[in-house]
Amino acid sequence: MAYDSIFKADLFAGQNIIVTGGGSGIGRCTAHELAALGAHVLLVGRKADKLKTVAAEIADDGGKADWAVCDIREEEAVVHLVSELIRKHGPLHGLVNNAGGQYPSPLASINQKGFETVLRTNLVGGFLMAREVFNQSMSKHGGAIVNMLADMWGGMPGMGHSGAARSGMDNLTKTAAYEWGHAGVRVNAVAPGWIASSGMDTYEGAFKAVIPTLREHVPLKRIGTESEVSAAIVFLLSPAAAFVSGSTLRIDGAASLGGRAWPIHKATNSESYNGFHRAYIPDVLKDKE
Ligand SMILES: CCCCCCC/C=C/C(=O)SCCNC(=O)CCNC(=O)[C@H](O)C(C)(C)COP(=O)(O)OP(=O)(O)OC[C@H]1O[C@@H](n2cnc3c(N)ncnc32)[C@H](O)[C@@H]1OP(=O)(O)O
Ligand SMILES: NC(=O)C1=CN([C@@H]2O[C@H](COP(=O)(O)OP(=O)(O)OC[C@H]3O[C@@H](n4cnc5c(N)ncnc54)[C@H](OP(=O)(O)O)[C@@H]3O)[C@@H](O)[C@H]2O)C=CC1
Repeated sequence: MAYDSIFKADLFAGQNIIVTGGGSGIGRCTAHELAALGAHVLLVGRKADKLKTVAAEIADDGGKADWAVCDIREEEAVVHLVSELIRKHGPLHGLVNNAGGQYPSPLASINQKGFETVLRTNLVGGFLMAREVFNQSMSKHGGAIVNMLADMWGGMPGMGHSGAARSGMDNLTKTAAYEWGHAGVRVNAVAPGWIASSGMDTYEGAFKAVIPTLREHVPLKRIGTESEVSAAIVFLLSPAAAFVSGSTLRIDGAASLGGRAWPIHKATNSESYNGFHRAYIPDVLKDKE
């Protein structure tokens, strides 16, 4: 009997899939992948020009994409966005909760506004999007959600606000998978490590300085690509992952396994990495090095 693989060009045909942050980086790459596999991609972000450009790129490639502006941190805006997308395009089958970001800073220097901005961007916004997509559409016919985390489990100097938000999103992923499984809704997450992306290019200071040396600290000896993250997102949305829910998939070249080995890195590895580490730890610890 011939083997019938599920990986076909029309894998997502007939599906409406939202990609937040679809105007750049990993979101843009994921939108292209999904459209190439037959999805009707709905791009969401704050900047219309970026979204419009990606929708046009997808159309040029023969794919189907529409876009809508929304700040995912604003509850009313998210409720309205989701109801408008359903009114215009019909039921929602997938959500890639990718929008996010942060600014590197030692914890001691983060003020309340900055902390809340990063939490609202990476946790509250993702919650609002998932809740509305579930309540307004997926609760009736099932679907799949993929949340974007970041590989900061061991704690990460300079990323305290973001790490707190991503850990919250990790837990929310599991609870949503539990609560929404009865409706045929799967909820998973991806946790990328160091990925060369347009977002990474925006960083300054010690974080920027360390980027060229990062590969030394990844067991696979390189940083990842946007398409390597997109591939994992596509897998989690697809029928190949039909029995996968409540999982977080790390895409980091095994970098997170080095968490406990940072003192060894410090003793043996590059000056720039040590400089980065020192830039984000309190002075009191520097004295004890
Ligand atoms: C081994 C594995 C390791 C894993 C590593 C993972 C590494 C992760 C990499 C990435 O995620 S890269 C791609 C993500 N993209 C970005 O981060 C984009 C750049 N960041 C931003 O645009 C912002 O930080 C934001 C929070 C995502 C968006 O901010 P928004 O535009 O809404 O806020 P603002 O109005 O600019 O600021 C509000 C408030 O927030 C504080 N703040 C924001 N930026 C800074 C900053 N650069 N420095 C200090 N404080 C900042 C500040 O309190 C702002 O208030 P005001 O001062 O403006 O009143
Ligand atoms: N690159 C990396 O190494 C890693 C990245 N990540 C995460 O992956 C995701 C994608 O990052 P990447 O592609 O690298 O970076 P980008 O900065 O290119 O992408 C972030 C996207 O999020 C959108 N966005 C940010 N805030 C909001 C908001 N409040 N409402 C709606 N959209 C918003 C931005 O669109 P707009 O400007 O239109 O608002 C932008 O398109 C982020 O969550 C990032 O933190 C995680 C681990 C590692």
